[in-house]
Amino acid sequence: MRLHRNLIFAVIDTLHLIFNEGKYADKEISNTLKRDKRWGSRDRGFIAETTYDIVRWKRLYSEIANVNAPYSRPNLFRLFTVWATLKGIEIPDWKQFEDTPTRRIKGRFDELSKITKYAESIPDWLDELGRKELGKLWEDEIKALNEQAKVILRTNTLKTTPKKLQLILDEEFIPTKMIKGYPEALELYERADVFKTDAFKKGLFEVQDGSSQKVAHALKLEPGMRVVDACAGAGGKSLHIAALMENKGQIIAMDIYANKLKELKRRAKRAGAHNLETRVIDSTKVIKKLHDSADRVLIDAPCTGLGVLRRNPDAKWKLTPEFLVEIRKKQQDLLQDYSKMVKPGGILVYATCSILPSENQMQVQEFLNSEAGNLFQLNKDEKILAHKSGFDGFYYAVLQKTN
Ligand SMILES: C[S@@+](CC[C@H](N)C(=O)[O-])C[C@H]1O[C@@H](n2cnc3c(N)ncnc32)[C@H](O)[C@@H]1O
Repeated sequence: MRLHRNLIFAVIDTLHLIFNEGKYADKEISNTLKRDKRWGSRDRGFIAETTYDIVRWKRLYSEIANVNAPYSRPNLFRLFTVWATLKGIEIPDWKQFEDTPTRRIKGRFDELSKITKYAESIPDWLDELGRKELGKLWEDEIKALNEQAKVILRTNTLKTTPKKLQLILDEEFIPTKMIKGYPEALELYERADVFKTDAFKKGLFEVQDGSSQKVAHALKLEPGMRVVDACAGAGGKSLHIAALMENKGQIIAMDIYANKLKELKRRAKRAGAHNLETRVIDSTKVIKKLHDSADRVLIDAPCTGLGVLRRNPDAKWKLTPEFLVEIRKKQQDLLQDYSKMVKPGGILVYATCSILPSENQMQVQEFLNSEAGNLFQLNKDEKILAHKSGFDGFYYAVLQKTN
């Protein structure tokens, strides 16, 4: 592989914003990619994947390169040099790369690879927490969470079938395969910019990981039901719910952020989902009005996102132990308050994209032991680990309210 100056500069500039200015990797990478219209798909792939790689391996590379935050430009070049050396890429003879100690880099890599917090490039506190919560499973799990995520599509069955979509994508030179046990899913054989396809513009699919596709099914939906998606965000799950309900019935998609719901509306239009309305939760009244009224309530709770590190590797550096304490409290509050919208006999699904029992089954247990939770029984839950499923780490519990 030959390294091109303007692509490396783009990576370095983006890393500066992520590491030194606290910007989000996905946003900054997407901004950088807009910078030069002449970049082809390989150039864009290089910028995105190299930046993500260096974010993912920040601690390991920093240790090897002996650099610390805040990262000066020469230090960002050092991180890049470590990345290129470990990938076996020939380093150009530019002044930024003078005196690259190739042998030392490889030697340090071998030494540090024996220690999990460096090998898997995670903060000390996260390594300790993972061990405490997941025990022996932690090492395999964090390893899997450091791999690059597969690209999984969810067929929009309001408009097409997985088989038809597969043929349409074949024509756009995007070969895919079906996945057993995930009825609407197609997996790409190779990464591709699927958002540019005609099929995407026509609303024939959404990009949605396999684990996340299990949640709407867990709700056991039927056309005609009233369903509340209480933490709907930009609507990944709401759109799946709409498809499973065949556009019949009522979906109330709620969130505390109006801008997310606006994006949801835009996506719903593209998907041809007509039975969706949005409500911003700007006071407790919004929830109270719906008490005892919904056949199904989904709480896709805000969480640490530790199950989706493959997609958001910068979460490793943004998360803090204090945030974990806050988010656990919020999750329990949401269970307490939003479960009241379920009508007698109805179903509540609580889901997170975390792998931590303290955000998952322990929250559900605490809820079931509380006064509000007394009205519910646990029908089933699933703890999905990335190293076992091959998809994101995820959790969902299906709770039924007594009649
Ligand atoms: C895991 S995300 C939801 C993802 C979304 N369901 C999807 O499938 O694309 C959690 C969402 O909860 C929202 N949220 C945070 N606090 C909330 C609250 N008190 N009530 C409702 N939603 C909340 C966040 O804005 C965020 O959109």
